[in-house]
Amino acid sequence: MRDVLQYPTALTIAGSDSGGGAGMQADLKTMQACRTYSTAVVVGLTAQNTLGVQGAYPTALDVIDQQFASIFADFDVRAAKTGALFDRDHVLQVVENLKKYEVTNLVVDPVMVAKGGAALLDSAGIDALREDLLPLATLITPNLPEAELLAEMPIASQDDMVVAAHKIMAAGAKNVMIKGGHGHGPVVYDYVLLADQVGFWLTGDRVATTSKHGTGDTLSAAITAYLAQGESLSVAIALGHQYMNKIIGQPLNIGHGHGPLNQGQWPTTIAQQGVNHEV
Ligand SMILES: Nc1ncnc2c1ncn2[C@@H]1O[C@H](COP(=O)(O)OP(=O)(O)OP(=O)(O)O)[C@@H](O)[C@H]1O
Ligand SMILES: Cc1ncc(CO)c(N)n1
Repeated sequence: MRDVLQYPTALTIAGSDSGGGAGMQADLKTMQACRTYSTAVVVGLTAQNTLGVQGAYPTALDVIDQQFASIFADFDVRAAKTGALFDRDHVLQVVENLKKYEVTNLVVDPVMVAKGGAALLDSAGIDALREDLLPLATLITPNLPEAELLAEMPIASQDDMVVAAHKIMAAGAKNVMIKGGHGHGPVVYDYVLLADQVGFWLTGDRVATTSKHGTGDTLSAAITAYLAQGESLSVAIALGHQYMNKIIGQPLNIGHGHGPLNQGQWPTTIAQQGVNHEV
């Protein structure tokens, strides 16, 4: 008899962060920690560290197609997420492939700007994301500045977050989670609005830390991992949020700027990973 871990397969469609803390690197580490195997479509490369983004180089469009073809020829992808998509052409190329391979359980993290202020999606790309990608998403997870752009309104209060979530839903999103990390005060409020119009708040103590590089990537990757495992959307969101709350207070002391998280601290024992016994 041997122990076999049964991991479902997910997919991250995102940009590479050479600094290892955000983007695809954060996604892969998170998926692994959350007991899910992840394949990866690299939409672009960034030369990046904890201080900022020094260069961004989108992948050739036909290479996007090739990566999707290789993945879907072999893997049973149960859930997927998108991260940095750079520009309109890359958004549309990804959309075409998502449709072609009938990808379900799609989490769209509408990454627009890196922590240091560098753009990771241009303005035509934002329009394409809203018009063409948003309708395919099971869940969209904007942070406060991204939600302001998608809802076309300023957000200065929790009431505004609720209104913005409804506006983003009216724009075509099935389910919306607005993250409150960019807000102020001792508590971080994330607002979730589900397709059936049920809305709820997820809260956590605001941790005073500069190690927040890749928090949004990490949260959306955790939710995607739990969707791949067959959890319902509301349970996947709750588990992803629980995971974030756990790891944000225990970062790694690495780099000279916005440091990385330590995605690998959950679950801590093999017993928690649900070992299946096979003869
Ligand atoms: N200081 C903090 N303390 C506790 N939780 C936080 C803090 N900052 C963010 N979070 C949590 O982290 C998750 C990501 O939120 P955030 O608003 O930082 O995303 P983001 O801006 O998209 O991240 P990034 O751009 O770095 O990828 C949310 O669940 C949020 O509640
Ligand atoms: C490649 C990449 N994707 C996403 C983010 C946002 O965290 C980043 N900084 N870099």
